[in-house]
Formats: sequence, C-alpha cells, structure tokens
Amino acid sequence: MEKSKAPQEDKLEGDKLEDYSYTTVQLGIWRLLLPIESAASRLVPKFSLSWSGWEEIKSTLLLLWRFTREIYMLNPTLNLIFFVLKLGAGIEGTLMLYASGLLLRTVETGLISGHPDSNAIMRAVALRVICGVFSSTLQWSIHHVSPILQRQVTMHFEDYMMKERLRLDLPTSADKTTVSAPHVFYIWRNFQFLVGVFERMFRLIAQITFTIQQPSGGITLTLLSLVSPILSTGFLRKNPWKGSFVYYVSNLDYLRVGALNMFASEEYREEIIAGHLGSWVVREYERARKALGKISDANPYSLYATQATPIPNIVTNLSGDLPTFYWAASALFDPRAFSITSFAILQQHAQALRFTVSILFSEVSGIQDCVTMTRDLYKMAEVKNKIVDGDRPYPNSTSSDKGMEFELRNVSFTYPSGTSKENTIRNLSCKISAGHLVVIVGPNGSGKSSLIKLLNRLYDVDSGEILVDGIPITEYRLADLHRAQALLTQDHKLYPLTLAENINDMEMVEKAAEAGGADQVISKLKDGFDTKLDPIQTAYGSAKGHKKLESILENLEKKADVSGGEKQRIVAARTFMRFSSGNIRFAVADEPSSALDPKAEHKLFQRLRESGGGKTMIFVTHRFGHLTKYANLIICMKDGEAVETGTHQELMARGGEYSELYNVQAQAFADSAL
Ligand SMILES: Nc1ncnc2c1ncn2[C@@H]1O[C@H](COP(=O)(O)OP(=O)(O)OP(=O)(O)O)[C@@H](O)[C@H]1O
Repeated sequence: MEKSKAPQEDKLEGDKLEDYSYTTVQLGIWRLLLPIESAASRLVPKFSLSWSGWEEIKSTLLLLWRFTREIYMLNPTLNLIFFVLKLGAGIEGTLMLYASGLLLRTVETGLISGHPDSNAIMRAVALRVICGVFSSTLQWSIHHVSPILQRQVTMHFEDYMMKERLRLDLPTSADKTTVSAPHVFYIWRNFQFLVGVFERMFRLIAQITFTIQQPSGGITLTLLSLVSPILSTGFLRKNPWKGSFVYYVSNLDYLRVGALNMFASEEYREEIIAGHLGSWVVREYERARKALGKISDANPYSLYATQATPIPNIVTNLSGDLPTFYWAASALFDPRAFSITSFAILQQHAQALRFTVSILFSEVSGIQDCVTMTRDLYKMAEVKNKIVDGDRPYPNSTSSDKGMEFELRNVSFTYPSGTSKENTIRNLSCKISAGHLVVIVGPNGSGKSSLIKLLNRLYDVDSGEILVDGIPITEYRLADLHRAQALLTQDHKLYPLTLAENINDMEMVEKAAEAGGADQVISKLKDGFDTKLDPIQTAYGSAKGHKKLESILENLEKKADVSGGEKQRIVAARTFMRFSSGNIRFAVADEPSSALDPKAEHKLFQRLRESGGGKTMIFVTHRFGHLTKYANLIICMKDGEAVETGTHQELMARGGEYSELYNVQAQAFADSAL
C-alpha cells in the first residue's frame, strides 16, 4: 500500500471567498462561521425577529391563527379542555405560592403572639392541601389529554403532508428551494410552543398581579425581578446559537483519524482481511493521531462558552440577587416592616417571576422558527409542479394500436439539480416507430437512463421537442401517459409491503411472479407471498441474559433475506403485472438484469418481448447479444449524444462506436474459447 499523506487544508481555505458578510472563529477542531452584524444591532437585544412592517406582523398573526384554528376545528371539545387545563397550569404556581405564604404567615403570627390560631392554621393547611391536589390533578389531566390531542393533530397533518408529497413530480421534489416539508413531529411541537407561550404569558400576568399586591415593596420587587432576565437575554450575553451560524470540522487530521477508526467496524472486515490492510491502517492511524495532537474536540457550544469572559455571568448572577439586596437594605431602614416569612415569600415570588420572564424572553427567538415552519407547512399546498399536465387523453383516435411512436427533435436536457456544466442529453434527434424493439447502448453516464426518463415524461426537455404519435408529449394527460407506459429500471425498489402487494393484488400475482422469474424465490420463503422484505420495523430492547426475550427481539428484527438478483425478479414480476392490464403501449427495461445470471436474463428479455405483445419496447443494456441482433433500431449514446443509430448489421458495417463496444465483448468470448 502506497503511503498517503493526510491533506492538511481546510475545505474552505482553498476557495477565494470574497464574502465579508461573515466571520470565522476557530474552536478546537471546529470552525464557526458567524454573520457580521452592525455595531448598532449588537447593542439592541437580539430577538431574531426580522419584521419588515405591520403587513408582515398581520400576515404572521393570520397564519398562526389559521394554524391554531385548524387544530381547534379537529376536536373543539378536546381543544377547549386542553386550553382550560393550560390556563390552570398558568395560575397553579401562583396559587401554590399564595397558599404556602398564607400558611407561613399564620404560623409566624401565632409564634410571635404566643397564641396560635388553630382554626386559621387549619384553614391555611386545608388551602395548601387543596392547592396541592389541584396542581397534581391538573398535571395528571394534561398528561392524559395531551397525547390524545397530539395523535389527532399528527394524523391530520400526516394525511395532508402525505397527499402533498405524493403529488409532487421529480424535478419539483428535487428542488429544495421550493419545498421544505416539515416533519409532523415538529408540527405538534409548534402547536405546543404556541400554547406554551400563551400559558407563560398568563402565568406572568398572574405572578405580576400577585407580586405587586404584596405588602412591603411589591412593585419595586417586581421591577427588580425583571432586571436579570432582561440582561441575560439581550444586553450582556451574545448568544450566537440563536441567529444564523454554520460550524464544521475544519481539522483534516481529525477527519482522517475518524475515517481510519471506521476500519475497525464490521463493515470493512472483509476488505481488511482480503487486502491485508490491518497494519497499514494502524500505521496511518498513529500518524494522523500524532498530527492531531491535543486539540480539543469538545462540542462547539461549550468551547464557545469557555471563550467568553466571566463578566456577563457575574453581572447576570448578581442582578438575580437584586430583590434580596433590596429586602436586606429595606430591613436596615425599617426593621419592623419585615419578617423572615415575608422575606421567604417575596424571595419565592421574585424567583418565580424571574424564571417566567427568562423563559418568555428566550421563547421570543423561537417565534421566528415557529412562523417559518407554519409558513412552510401551508406553502406545500401552493407548490406548483414543474411538469405541467396536458389535457389531451391517451390513447385517442390518432394513437396507434401497435404502441407509442416517438420522435425526438433536437432535444437537450440537464437535470435541474445537476452539477455538470455539460448537458446530460445534447441535440438528440431520432425516431422510434410504433411497435419497434429498440436497444440503447453506450458507456456509463452517456445519458441512456436520462433519455428514458424524458420519454416517460418524468422530466421535461430544456430545448427541442418530443412527439408521441406526432403530438407534443406535453399535450397529453400525464396520468394517461403513465398508465400506458411500463418502466422496469435498474434502481429497483421493493415496497415496504407484502410480496403479493409488491406485485399487485393476489389475482394474477402467481402468473406474473412466474413471468418475472420470481416464483421460485417466493416459494423458498417461509411466509411466501405474505413476506415483507423491507418492512418498517420498530422493535427496541435489551434482552441480555433473558433467553425468551432475546429470541422475541431477534424475531421482531429479522428480515427475510434475498439476493440482489432475486429482488430484481420480484420487481420484474410487478412490471409483468402491469402488462396484464392491457393498457401498456410502451415498455422500457432499463438494465433490469444487471444482477441476474445469464440464463435468467435471457428468459426475462424473452418474456418481456412476449408480454409486450409487439408494442413499442426499449431495452437499455450493456450486454450485447440476442437483443441487439433482433432490435429494429439500436441507439448508441456517448456523452449525451446519439452518436450512431441503425440496426446491428448497419452499425457493425459502419465500424464506429457500436462495433467497437460490440467487439470488446465478442473478443472476450473469442479469447476464452482459445
Ligand atoms: N437525478 C439526477 N440528478 C442529477 N444528475 C443526474 C441524475 N441522474 C443522472 N445524472 C447524471 O446524468 C448523467 C447521465 O446519467 P444516466 O444515468 O442517464 O447515464 P447512463 O448512460 O444510463 O449510465 P449507466 O450506464 O451507468 O446507467 C450522469 O453524469 C449522471 O451523473
């Protein structure tokens, strides 16, 4: 193994970034990128809100109203109960403090006078007990109501999201700038956040009302309690994690250590043993470790915190004690107006008030996220598909019974999300006659599958035109086109359902399975057609030592294992099922046989041709043989262009790209025959 040197450059270092809108901070192995803000914005408390006027506030409030109203309408009674319980939770703390204060005061008065009023003490104890029961019952009720409401909310939005996601076409869903679908879990969290803000505002009103009414300086105490949260939220402590930030591992030695460490996992064991790589990995690992040195890999949050001076912490903590200092100073001037009990009560009120204000302030920055998420949620329904549906039915009076006829006129195409500077398909023109068997060949990345996707109108061309039976493909109804096309691709995906449902309903399933060559695979499996190959599994546990639980867990996690070729047979069976509908007029097999053995591949192609019933068929393949010889037309692609088109004989006679590709394979057989 050749010695390789770990690259020492950071991934951004080489770029000439002429962007001075952000600054970088190195924190151990991390590089933190932070926006540069104006001096003025540093002085103003940062709430991460970017209101651009009343209009925006109005539209935001309307949006949040729509969201809460939609949830309310799901179950008005349950929502009202939840709302009332949250209101109760908002005043519950203040009531508890009031009851405790009353009890303390009654006892203190009795102790000072030497004649405790047993009735008053009993009443205070009873009130404290009632408040305790009320508080516990309230929490218990919230814990019971909340999951029921959560289920209803998530189910409602799950339905909505599923329908909105399923209607998106490929180019639209690949475009991350237009669609940002929030996870349903966050929708519930959003609702909880809004209810939480409401609850805390109610709590704050209750606490302020109560604290202000306290004898001996309630108003002053209320104001002093607000100082610490205000200081810690905005003025003193700049918190980069509430605004925009990016951090990444910029230390490449650290990345190399991590990558080499992965060789010790099971994943690479076979390669390590077969390639005799063990000692090389250890050597490289030690070298990278040495280069890494003692640089810290603690998380960037704590590294950032350790960088700041302790002054904001000191000031914030001291400001939290202002109510205590105030009480101490007041006691000096008017000792008789204060008692230890009143101090304890005021202390508790001040603390509770400070806590509520701190949380409310910290939540202000969350409003932006809440609004963004709600906006994204409703935007999903407004996203327009990039592939515009046509209104011409297919088949129609002009459609040929023999199958779809295609004409490509100077077609060029690039994937919207593609990174290549070159077009994926370049100025491609050709004609595919109805009922013909067409084979597309060409090297990897030459655009074969992309061409198929254009014929299936999974994407639209950038320039040029595709005609189906002489009419632009864009004029047809998409659903009609797709119903008349069968696509069997190399990227086979098994559905997370039973095998029967993977192919179709049970009717005809067995016949289709046989045609796809999947009948034997399925008969080998314990549950036959009811087997789920890629089921959704959610079994968790740790059953160490408990034999029965161990075997239950193992069974729950067990998946039926089939080979890549066997999977391809099952997906092929699904395509045969589509043929049985009688609607198919164009079928494509895009390298569906890459994992099949030669016999199975030959059989598959033969059956596809038979099942196609003479309709237009396209096969994309790297293997030359029966197919290319029988094809009515071969399209040979290279770098996105159709460099040659014609029959096998014509292309062989031309001695160009196709004959070269053919001869490479034929030569291998000729050599092995020697
Ligand atoms: N979804 C996609 N988004 C962006 N680029 C893509 C996408 N699919 C394919 N490409 C790019 O388009 C080019 C042509 O790919 P395509 O799959 O059509 O080639 P191919 O001839 O079928 O290759 P192969 O023989 O390996 O299957 C490649 O450079 C590929 O990276």
